Amino acid sequence: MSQLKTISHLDSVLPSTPGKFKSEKSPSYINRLRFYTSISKLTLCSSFFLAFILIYYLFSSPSPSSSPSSPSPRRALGVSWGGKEWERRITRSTRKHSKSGLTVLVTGAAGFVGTHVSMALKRRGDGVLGLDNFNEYYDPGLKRDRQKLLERTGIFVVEGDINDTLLVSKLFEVVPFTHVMHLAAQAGVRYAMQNPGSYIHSNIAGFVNLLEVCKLANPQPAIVWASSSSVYGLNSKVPFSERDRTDQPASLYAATKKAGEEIAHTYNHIYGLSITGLRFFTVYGPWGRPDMAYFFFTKNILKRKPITIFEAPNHGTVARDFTYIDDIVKGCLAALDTAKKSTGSGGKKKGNAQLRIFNLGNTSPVPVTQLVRILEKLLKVKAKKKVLQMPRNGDVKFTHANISLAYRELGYKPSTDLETGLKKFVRWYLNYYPDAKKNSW
Ligand SMILES: O=C(O)[C@H]1O[C@H](OP(=O)(O)OP(=O)(O)OC[C@H]2O[C@@H](n3ccc(=O)[nH]c3=O)[C@H](O)[C@@H]2O)[C@H](O)[C@@H](O)[C@@H]1O
Repeated sequence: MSQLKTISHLDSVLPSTPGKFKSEKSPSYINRLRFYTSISKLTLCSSFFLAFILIYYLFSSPSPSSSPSSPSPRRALGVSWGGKEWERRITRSTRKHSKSGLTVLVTGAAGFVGTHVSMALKRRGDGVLGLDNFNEYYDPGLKRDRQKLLERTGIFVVEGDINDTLLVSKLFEVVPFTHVMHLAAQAGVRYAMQNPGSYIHSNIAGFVNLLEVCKLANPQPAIVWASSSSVYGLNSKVPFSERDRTDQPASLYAATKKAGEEIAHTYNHIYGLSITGLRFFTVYGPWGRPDMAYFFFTKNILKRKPITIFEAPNHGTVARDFTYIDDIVKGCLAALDTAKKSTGSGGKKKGNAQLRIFNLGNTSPVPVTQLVRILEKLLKVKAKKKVLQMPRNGDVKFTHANISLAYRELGYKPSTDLETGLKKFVRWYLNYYPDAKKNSW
């Protein structure tokens, strides 16, 4: 029926094309007729093909109207989830081992910070469920190894995307999470110029989707999420305090994190969600991210490959307030522990809710040249250095956190200096990549 419609539709449309087919009895009429007959055949085939794709899509992905409580596994965004065993694993993973424990959904659990935070929560007796889409921004093998680590600790990591409304709603249907530690994001400052869409997808659309599900949950969870020091952008007042301006982002990444902070305000204001944003300052350590400078400098120094060190105009120093992962984990846990309950339920606000933002930095910026000197010492290899003026691709010259607010409210007190932290990172790196060791000594 629909094919017939398509053909008749095509017939009625084609002859009306302006400037053509005025005289149907012209000598080329027969050729045109053959031409249109073959177009009709082509259209018929295309219609079959489209109908096939549509049927396949309808039967292979969950439809928004179907019940999310179906016990059979579903497929969405190329990943299957659901079913009794899947739900059992979720329940087991979120079982608390202390009465006062939290029940936390950790998004981005197979990421660097996500893995460390999930383990710390589980170790102290909280119920933890991970969610991660295992994307290929950097080596997914590393993410899978982190997942194994989590599984050994009793944490199940659900494979899926924060943009998948049905999946995230389903998780809340299975478990009444008291807290969400939202760490899933498209990270990296410079990559935003290559793939801007992925920042919008994860940091904006994904965040909104998660908040939409949280707002409807009953009870609503309290949310702690990762913002970034990059929101300070071109701000030149140091150290950066939470009250300083953040309206001059230098990268799309920073702009999406800043947008996240504004979006958090909206959901807090309208729906009574308790939301705490944490501005992380260049977090480093074991199981870190291979796209970060300390990580790929280590790799390249060991391989005797050149590394590029950026400098500011007029040979100015580029520096970062590098913050060790264990300090960040303490800050995250303290933020979860001090988060007040959301006030709304089922999408309705019942009163004002907590809205906070904290710097989590180290308060001692170190020049990138010094980072390289420490790595050379630890790796016992001289780096092949190329010094280049910092390209205009989103980088800022320096970051420096004022952490007095986090100290006051969270008891946050970083205690690892860069050399101590890098020593732990290098030990892990050489252990994780044993072949790198062969080149080094
Ligand atoms: O704190 C933050 O908000 C951000 O920290 C890092 O961003 P960034 O500080 O730029 O970290 P790296 O990419 O590891 O760069 C560290 C330093 O090395 C420098 N660098 C980087 C790359 C390079 O080839 N050479 C070089 O000198 C950069 O200019 C920067 O000063 C993370 O990548 C972001 O995801 C995070 O949000």
